[in-house]
Amino acid sequence: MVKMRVYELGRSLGRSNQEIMKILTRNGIRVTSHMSVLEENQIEMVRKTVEANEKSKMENQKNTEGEAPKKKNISQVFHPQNSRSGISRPAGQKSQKPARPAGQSQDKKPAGDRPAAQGGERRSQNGGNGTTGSQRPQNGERRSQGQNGERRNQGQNGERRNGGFQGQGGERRSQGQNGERRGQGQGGERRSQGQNGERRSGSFQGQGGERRGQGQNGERRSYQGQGGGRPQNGERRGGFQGQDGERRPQNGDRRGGQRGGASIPKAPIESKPLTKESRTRTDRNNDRNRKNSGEDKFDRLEKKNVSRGNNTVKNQKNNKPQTAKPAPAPEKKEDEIRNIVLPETMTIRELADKMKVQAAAIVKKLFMQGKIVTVNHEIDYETAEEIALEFNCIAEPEEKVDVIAELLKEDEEDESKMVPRPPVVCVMGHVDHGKTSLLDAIRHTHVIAKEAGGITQHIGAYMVTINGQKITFLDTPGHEAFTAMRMRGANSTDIAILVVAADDGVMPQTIEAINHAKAAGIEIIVAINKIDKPSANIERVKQELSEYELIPEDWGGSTICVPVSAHTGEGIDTLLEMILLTAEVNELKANPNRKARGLVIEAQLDKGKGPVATVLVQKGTLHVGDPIAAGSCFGKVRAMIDDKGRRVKEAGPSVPVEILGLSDVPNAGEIFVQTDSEKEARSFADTFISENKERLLEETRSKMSLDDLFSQIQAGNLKELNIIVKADVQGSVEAVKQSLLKLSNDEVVVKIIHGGVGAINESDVTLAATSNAIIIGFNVRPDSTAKATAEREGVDLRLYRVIYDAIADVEAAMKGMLDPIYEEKVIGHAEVRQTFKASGVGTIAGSYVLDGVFQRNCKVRITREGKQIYEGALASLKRFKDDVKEVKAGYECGLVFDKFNDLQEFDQVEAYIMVEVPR
Ligand SMILES: Nc1nc2c(ncn2[C@@H]2O[C@H](COP(=O)(O)OP(=O)(O)OP(=O)(O)O)[C@@H](O)[C@H]2O)c(=O)[nH]1
Repeated sequence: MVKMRVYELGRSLGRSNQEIMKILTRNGIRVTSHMSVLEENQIEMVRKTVEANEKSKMENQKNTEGEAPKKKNISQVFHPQNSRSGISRPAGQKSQKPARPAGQSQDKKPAGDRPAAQGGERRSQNGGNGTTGSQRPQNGERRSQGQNGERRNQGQNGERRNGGFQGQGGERRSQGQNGERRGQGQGGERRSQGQNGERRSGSFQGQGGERRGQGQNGERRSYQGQGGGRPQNGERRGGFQGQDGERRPQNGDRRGGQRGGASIPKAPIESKPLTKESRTRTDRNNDRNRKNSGEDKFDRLEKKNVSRGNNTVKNQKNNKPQTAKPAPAPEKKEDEIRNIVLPETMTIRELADKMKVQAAAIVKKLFMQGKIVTVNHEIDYETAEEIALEFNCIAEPEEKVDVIAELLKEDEEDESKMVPRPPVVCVMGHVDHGKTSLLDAIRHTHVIAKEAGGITQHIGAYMVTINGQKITFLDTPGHEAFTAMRMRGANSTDIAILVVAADDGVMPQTIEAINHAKAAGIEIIVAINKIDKPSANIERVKQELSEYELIPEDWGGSTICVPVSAHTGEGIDTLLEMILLTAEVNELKANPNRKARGLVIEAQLDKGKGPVATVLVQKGTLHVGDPIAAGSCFGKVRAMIDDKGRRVKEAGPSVPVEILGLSDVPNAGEIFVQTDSEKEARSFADTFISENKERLLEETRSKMSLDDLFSQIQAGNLKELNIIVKADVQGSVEAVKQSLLKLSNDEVVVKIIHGGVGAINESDVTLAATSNAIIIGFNVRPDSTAKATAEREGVDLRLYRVIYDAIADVEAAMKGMLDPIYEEKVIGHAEVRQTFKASGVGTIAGSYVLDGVFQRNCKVRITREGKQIYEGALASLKRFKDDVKEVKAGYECGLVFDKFNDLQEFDQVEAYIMVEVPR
């Protein structure tokens, strides 16, 4: 029997002494050193143990490889076309290849090591298989080999040998076939890759690794994976790149690997999913880029992405085009700058339509700016212009064609046909400076006696003859409420007589009159009135006038100043002469032989006569029977009455007449025109009505859209006072309207919702009831139905004969609407003289009222040595034991304060109340 020393045995088994000694110890054999001598049975036991260990190692290896094969089986199932190869491979390759891929896959990148290690082993295997390796290219054979488990190794090796890049290529090709099988491909391909990977690993490890990676990772990623591997193998890849590159794209997935082999021929099949191809292209590009920047990390990331699924890739691809598409679109838009025409007001929707964008886009934009609007939100031109700019639109304001102005437009007159005409003069001035008295003196009439309240309330027109020459006077009121009417008067007249009382001088409305006359570009003749009064001071008036650029002639200026007295008649003739002189200088002319045209000075509804209008003919001659149109009214002149109440048949330039025959009451200040026929007059009126409606609608709309107004009303900061004005003549309606509108302030807005001539009727009351308005009747009365309706509906209906009263009442109404203002009012002081404590009550301050009075429920402030220690309500006020309403100065009282008991003697108590302050 052979005996051996431990070290000898170790050497023969290729094991270390220590290992042998361990085995011996484990089996209960005691050895002291490597020089110990072992019996034959002991040697045999060690040998067997070593062999057993070897075997178990090998098995372990096989087992780890064996996991993959299962997958391969599955893959084969998917590849019906490749069934044969599938079957053959499955047997051999599957088990082997899968195993590798599996191993590799896990290690993919790290694979670098493993492959190396494996490669080393395998290579040794390959060595034997080498030849077979070459056969593999012929897939059929391989398959047959593949069936042999060992061959698998060979298969792998074969490939490796090919490492034989060709070998790999061969495999790939076979895979390529598989590629068609793609379905199966996954498994097959992977394997192939896997195989390649490993085999290559020897020489090409890097590549192999990559491929495996690909196989495992999915198609494209797999490429990336390969890419990643390649970087390591850099050069080799170079060698294979061409092939690999192609394959990869084809492979898309793991199949890619297979496809790669078959890639070229099979490409079309693989390319079925066009997107994949495109992706692969992009992937390649990516790969290149990555390679350029040498990114292993990137590859890893990519692999991760791959594992998430192809969708990621798809999405990426999809994203790219998506982002690309939108980009050019806006660019185009940006380039397009459009011009749009916008009205004064419009809704967001209308603006969007004009700009050809979605209304929602504007709403969104404004929302981003913190403005919350809807598509129906009204905006003004300025706002719209700003918004439009943001959408590359340049806005221009809409030019409104004034149809009425066009209608009233006139051609130049032929100078040769014009003849001198009487001057039209208006009388202006401050209140009570004597306008009416002056006119009265001129006309020798007593108009003043007829006026309610002694104030001129509407324009009167009179013609006077002085030395055979005529002058037309318009008596305009001096009160500021009649500003509008005065404007019309100034605009329709040639000369303004500015009445200034010598005893009063230039007053606010005198200045206003001066400004109006200057604005109208008419001559001003100053009548310094009331010179009969002892307090009259003509020089002072002249002095004041000169401050307003009215320098009297005798002061070296050009303004004619005539001292007059309406009472004594002094200076009246001089004034008239001056008027005629000025008219002569101005060469006032008109053509009397043409169709008449002029102004409505005022109009009213007469119970017997119907609508009556006082008109001033400015051009041509108006005859009875002429068809005329004035604003929304039209008709035929039925009769004409002059300023002295006489019926006349015609009226030439500068002649004021009262006309009958109109369809309705025209507005004061309206231009009247004579037409060829009544039909024409009617169509003129119709145009006017429709235009006016439009204008009214627009006005209403724009008012409604005034953000400030609306928001303030909503916030309760602003209240509206709706008023309906009815008066006997149009001029008064205007006057009342103007005065009332001026009462508007920051907190209350006066709104005249309706104004008209005539008695207050049921429709006025109904309107007032529905719009919560009050009705102001000026020199008119409600008819019986209206009165009853007003009572039933609770409508506030007020009647006036003097404008001041109306204004005063409305002012009061407005004050009632205003939120009251409270202010603190100190009512008395007291001093604490003694303090008592009472259970359930607290501290009672026995005090002495120093001044004023202390009232029950008043408020108090308590100060001690100048410092306030309490402010609050007085809880109780007593005289002895009785509660009292008040305690006056000089009396003692008991005070209890609300939740305050820290009282001391000589504390000072101040009592105050909150009172409403009248506005
Ligand atoms: N002493 C004197 N008083 C005059 C003269 N002219 C007018 N008055 C008085 O002044 C007051 C006002 O006269 P009006 O003619 O009503 O004055 P008005 O400018 O027409 O007034 P309104 O119609 O309210 O704008 C009346 O009491 C007149 O009697 C004058 O020449 N001398």
